[in-house]
Amino acid sequence: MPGAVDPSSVTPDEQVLEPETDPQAGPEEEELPPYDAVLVLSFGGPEAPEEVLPFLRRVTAGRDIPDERLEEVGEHYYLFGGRSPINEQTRALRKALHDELRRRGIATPVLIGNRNSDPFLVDALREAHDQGFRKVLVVTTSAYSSYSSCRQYRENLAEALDELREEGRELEVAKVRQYATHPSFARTNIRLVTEGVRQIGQDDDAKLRVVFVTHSIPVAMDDTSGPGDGEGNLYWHQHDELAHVILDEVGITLDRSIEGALVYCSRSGPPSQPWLEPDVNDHLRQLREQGITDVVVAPIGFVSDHMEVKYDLDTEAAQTAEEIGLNMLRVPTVGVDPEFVSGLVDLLQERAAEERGEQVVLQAWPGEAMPSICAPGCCPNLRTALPAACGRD
Ligand SMILES: CC1=C(CCC(=O)O)c2cc3nc(cc4[nH]c(cc5[nH]c(cc1n2)c(C)c5CCC(=O)O)c(CCC(=O)O)c4C)C(CCC(=O)O)=C3C
Ligand SMILES: [Fe+2]
Repeated sequence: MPGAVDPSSVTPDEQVLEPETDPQAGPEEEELPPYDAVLVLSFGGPEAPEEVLPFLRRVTAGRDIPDERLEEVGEHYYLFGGRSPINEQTRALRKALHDELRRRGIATPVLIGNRNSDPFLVDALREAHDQGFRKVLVVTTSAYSSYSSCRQYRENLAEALDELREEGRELEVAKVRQYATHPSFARTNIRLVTEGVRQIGQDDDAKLRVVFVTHSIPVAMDDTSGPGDGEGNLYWHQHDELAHVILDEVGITLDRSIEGALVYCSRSGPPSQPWLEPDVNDHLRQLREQGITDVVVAPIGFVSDHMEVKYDLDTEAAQTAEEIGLNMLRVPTVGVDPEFVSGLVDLLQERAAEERGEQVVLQAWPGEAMPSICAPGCCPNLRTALPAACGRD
């Protein structure tokens, strides 16, 4: 498969900044001015059983997630030997971005910083500063707009920059816009879902459904997602629009008329707090009762096959499907798909051009391009007002 990266070939050591003296680079070698490094900012995850609880405590620090829920989530990780696939996938993405930048003659280094596991964001930025970098361009492993999927990453950036400033290390960071509405994200998902529908081999449209899945969030968080002057519900809206475009395009390509729905996984929080519904398992049961026999499950809410996908879909939802006699095929996430990776590098170049004051046309489909610099108060933290980087507030 062209462009596919074997994650096992990417060692953690690659986090160490390579001196960018590529013997193959020609005299036309370029950089990404004004940025001197790119940083992939990821959620992070445990890689050994003893890392599971510290990871979960870090993720839930200051939130009222009961110990019961932590133990339950811990079990999901122990089922996989205490190891989430996420860091391996982040390393594969780092390598893919690095390679695509090199292919375009750009020698800018690509680093990893995680929110909840080693290499931690603050340490990655400190190392970047110590290597002489002062302007870092960030791309997160999260495509959509909401507090959990955007502002929380920006808060973590602001906190890390503050900590470094106190150490006398001044750094500037910028972030590429949320890319749920970037055409490469849509096109990659369209191709993957089309392939899934082809593969499942159910020719009767009435017996087949596409089930689009994303991470549930509290209804209150969705209600306030998006720029403060907007109508809210941008998290839901971005998914809904993408799901519709995917169904339309699959229909056109395969000359069929297939229906689908947007559903959710990984709900947490107290039962009294409303979260986005329906849950994927409830939805599968409902479909079976309606006479559906085959489902193509498309995790459009996630960019790699991490724990939410491996446990909530490949383990739990797959078990539900089996119990009720529903044939289920799970579509891959965009991962290191060359079309997706190429789109991310377009976004890096777009952000740099924008910063240089060049005229840039922000490609968007479906829907509108999110701004590179977030609006004041967008996607608010519902509990406390913390400083956030890369925004106007
Ligand atoms: C929107 C969204 C994304 C998608 C965007 C993005 O990718 O950022 C996402 C991704 C992820 N969420 C992850 C893990 C967890 N999320 C939790 C908790 C929560 N997520 C929330 C939302 C999201 N989460 C929310 C509103 C909560 C509750 C409140 C809170 O605590 O903020 C908890 C605590 C325990 C629990 O209650 O489940 C854990 C362990 C991992 C790592 C997976 C791995 O290890 O492979 C990943 C990629
Ligand atoms: Fe989460």
